Amino acid sequence: MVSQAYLTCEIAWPIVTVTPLPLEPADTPQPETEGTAMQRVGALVRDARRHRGLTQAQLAERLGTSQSAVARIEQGGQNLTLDLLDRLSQALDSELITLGPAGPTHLRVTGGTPLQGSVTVKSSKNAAVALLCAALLNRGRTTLRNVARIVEVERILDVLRSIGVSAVWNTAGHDLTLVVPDSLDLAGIDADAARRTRSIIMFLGPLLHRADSFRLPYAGGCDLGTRTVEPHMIALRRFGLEVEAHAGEYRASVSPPTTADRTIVLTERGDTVTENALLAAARTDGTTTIRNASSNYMVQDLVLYLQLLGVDIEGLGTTTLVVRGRPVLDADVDYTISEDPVEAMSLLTAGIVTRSELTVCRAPIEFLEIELAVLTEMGLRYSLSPEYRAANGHTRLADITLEPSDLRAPIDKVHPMPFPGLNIDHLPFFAVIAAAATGSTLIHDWVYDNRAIHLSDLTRLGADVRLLDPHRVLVTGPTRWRAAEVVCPPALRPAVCLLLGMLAAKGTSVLRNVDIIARGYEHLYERLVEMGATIEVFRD
Ligand SMILES: CC(=O)N[C@H]1[C@@H](OP(=O)(O)OP(=O)(O)OC[C@H]2O[C@@H](n3ccc(=O)[nH]c3=O)[C@H](O)[C@@H]2O)O[C@H](CO)[C@@H](O)[C@@H]1O
Ligand SMILES: C=C(OP(=O)(O)O)C(=O)O
Repeated sequence: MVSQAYLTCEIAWPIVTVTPLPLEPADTPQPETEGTAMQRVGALVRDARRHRGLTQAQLAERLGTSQSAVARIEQGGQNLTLDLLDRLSQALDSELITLGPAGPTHLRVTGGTPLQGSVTVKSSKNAAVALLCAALLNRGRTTLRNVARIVEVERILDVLRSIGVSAVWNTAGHDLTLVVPDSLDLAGIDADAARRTRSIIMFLGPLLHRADSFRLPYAGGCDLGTRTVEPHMIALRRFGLEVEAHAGEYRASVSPPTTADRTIVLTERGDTVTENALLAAARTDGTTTIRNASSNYMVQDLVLYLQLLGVDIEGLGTTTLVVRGRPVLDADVDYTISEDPVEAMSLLTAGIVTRSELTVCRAPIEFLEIELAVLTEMGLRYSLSPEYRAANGHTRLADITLEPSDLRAPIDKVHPMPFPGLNIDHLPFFAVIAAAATGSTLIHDWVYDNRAIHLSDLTRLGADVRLLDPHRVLVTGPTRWRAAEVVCPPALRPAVCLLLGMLAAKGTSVLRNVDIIARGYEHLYERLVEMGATIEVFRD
């Protein structure tokens, strides 16, 4: 029987660690643990396939092979190459087999050398999670293209699958097809996956159309201090949703909205609260006007998707959205998620602090304009390609080529504002850039209670970062970066900032417990290595 401990199979190569599958109910057949190594791996493939509810023929289709080949694999009669194991893991949406021992991942970074060449920005985490939640509205088939393969996406997928949604990656692994069943198994929700992401809060908007009462685990996420969910509750009350928070879960009850039309003034111009209001409005009869709406990139992606579904929405890119809802949304739609501004900002920062000549391709320029204006004032030299559109036909993209530049501190403080201001998720990167600039930069994070604190870890790499209070840091440069061993803070962007500081520091640094980075970045280390960075991934 499979235990929650890791199983180790000795087969043709050094050590293969098999990730445990969730425990099966007592009456389901348990995997073989005896027999040859190939039979044991075959049994694991079979159990993972059954766990995903796939037939051998369906798995074969995902692998691009025959049903008899799958049968052979499961019986242990097929020699498995690493490539085939990788494809099996992708087809089964579970990292079935990984090389090397399990445990937290660390990086050994040898820095101090410029990067070179070009790198292409991937699609955004924040749009992906919103669109995955939005797919719950659709009776038809939703295909999301260019989805980033990141842990945050996998967490939402685990939750969706646990309530009965079918979510299948194509063989290349970046397009995802979702089909929502007529009835959802809300009692079977994967509470563990749900609690690890804040985005679960965006289930409220779609689910109020699906059940009169339901429960959701509390939303989690990075440790950035308290993040209120009250604006979500205030907005969704207008659609008849009442939520009581009790014993680690939200208990929701739904009654029909009392008016045909409604105007909702959001108390905060938050991204996910705007998305939740849109998700609720999309299938609510009548007209919903959302004022003080976020017009940020993930909201724009969501509006474009909902428009494809047939929802009439005015005001894309503005702070007033007018939604004429349709109680039934039933369309087979394909939507390509747009490029991630935060990834682009991370890659630009990598180039800036390593004084590199580097091109960041497919940067969503509209969501980087203030950032580039501030960087220009700081002395950054760069050139832009002519603009072009993302695959969604809307988002403006450009390739940004950096030149090695001597930076100076900006005269004014750097602070975020809702879009079209400087993105709060870009603020941590300004701390690393300010450390490379001459002079003192005041960085004011009024948004998060706890994120600026994590930036003081940059002092370990030689930066002069003074925490004036929990919201303000004073960074004085230029820094003589030095290599160091640092443990990742429990926050995604500050963790990446440490990695970027290490790329700037001569010598070999160690960044410990980097698993949090996989929550929002796909193949970040491999891509940096392709640009000339020296990064080795290791485990204890
Ligand atoms: C999945 C997703 O899309 N996550 C993004 C989203 O999270 P999300 O929409 O969840 O952001 P929050 O609701 O946590 O807002 C961030 C913080 O800002 C405060 N606040 C926000 C807006 C406002 O007008 N006034 C105000 O005070 C909130 O109280 C909170 O403390 O938006 C954040 C702010 O852009 C980004 O950092 C997150 O990456
Ligand atoms: C704060 C972030 O995201 P989330 O809302 O998923 O915690 C982020 O992307 O930096």
